[in-house]
Amino acid sequence: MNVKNLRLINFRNYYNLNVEFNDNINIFMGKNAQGKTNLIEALYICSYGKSFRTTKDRELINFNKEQAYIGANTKLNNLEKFIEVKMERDKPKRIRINKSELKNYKELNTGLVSVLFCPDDLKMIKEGPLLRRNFLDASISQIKPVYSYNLIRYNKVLMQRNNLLKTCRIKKDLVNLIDVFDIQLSKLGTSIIIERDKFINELNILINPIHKNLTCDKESVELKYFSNIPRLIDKESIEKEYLKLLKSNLNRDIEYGTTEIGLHRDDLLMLINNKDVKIYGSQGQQRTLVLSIKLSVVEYIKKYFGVYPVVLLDDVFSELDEDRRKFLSNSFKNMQVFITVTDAVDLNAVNDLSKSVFIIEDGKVI
Ligand SMILES: Nc1ncnc2c1ncn2[C@@H]1O[C@H](COP(=O)(O)OP(=O)(O)OP(=O)(O)O)[C@@H](O)[C@H]1O
Repeated sequence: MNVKNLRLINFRNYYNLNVEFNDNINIFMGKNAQGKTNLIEALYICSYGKSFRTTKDRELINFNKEQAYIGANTKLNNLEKFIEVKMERDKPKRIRINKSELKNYKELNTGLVSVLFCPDDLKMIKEGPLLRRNFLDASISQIKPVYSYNLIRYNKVLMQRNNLLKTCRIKKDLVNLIDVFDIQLSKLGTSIIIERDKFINELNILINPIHKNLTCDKESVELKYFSNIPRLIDKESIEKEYLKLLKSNLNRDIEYGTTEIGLHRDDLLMLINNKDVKIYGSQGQQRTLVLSIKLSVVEYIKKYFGVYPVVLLDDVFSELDEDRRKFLSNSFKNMQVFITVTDAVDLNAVNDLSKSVFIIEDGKVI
């Protein structure tokens, strides 16, 4: 999969940009605050329909303008797609693929599949379970649109159930209505849990050879899925158990006004040599693990999608030692990669690869 070109109008500090890309390595090089990450962000939006830096689309529009535009031509085997994102202040953004408007940006993964590596990835290990669940959801959604569709529906039903729980504290006769939500939650929740389980099992297979290479065979990794729903032998049994747990916890849920049981409480435990890396891992071990996880996702997408995703590396390359940079570069031989760097010395590791270097200065490629 490739991005052939990118067009930006009034996007962040770019007034008017038109740039063609290399099929292999693309380097965005420049001093701080010139617009390197803004380019990675524009590509990410073409892939995920939203930014990784902000939830407020108006921040993406140039300070002095009312509208912004991103356009990118992508190529998957012989299939070409033209992705367009139009942003207007105080209006929802509009996304089109080949001139036809998407109803939901989650359909976007048919246009451009990508994996982002950025310094904030480390938070996935250091911080709370929400970021780990977000990681699972973003990775699985890239190849299974139905997963994100089910997740959106699940969250909607969960919100309705929580609202009703609060009302039930006063109007006790409404409690029977909760059944309808419980049935939907257990059905949608079961299909999501099964996908999360499958994904984590796959990742465990893919990650170990990668991590062993990165750590000279010294460390083994295990990713463990934690859910308050037991994963039984088949879908029907999980669904039944899910429903039973929701019902048995109902009084407590009414008391607290929120649903305790369900996949919205899931977590992912990460072990290096059988020890929880969040508690015992050094900063370096945590960084390397994140790298291994992201590289496994790249391989996972290749396995299920048939082609490599586009890889976006923001502010990560310069942070790595020479060995890890070399290892990464070797992994990037057969895919299109975008890398931000501040200094040309960081580029030794990609010397042997086909590459284009774009010098970025004050919102322009010069
Ligand atoms: N909505 C906007 N309108 C105009 N300029 C913006 C907007 N949002 C951000 N900028 C500008 O973009 C620049 C930052 O760009 P970016 O984050 O891409 O920097 P960078 O080159 O990746 O820097 P670093 O190496 O420090 O990470 C800043 O000068 C900032 O003021």
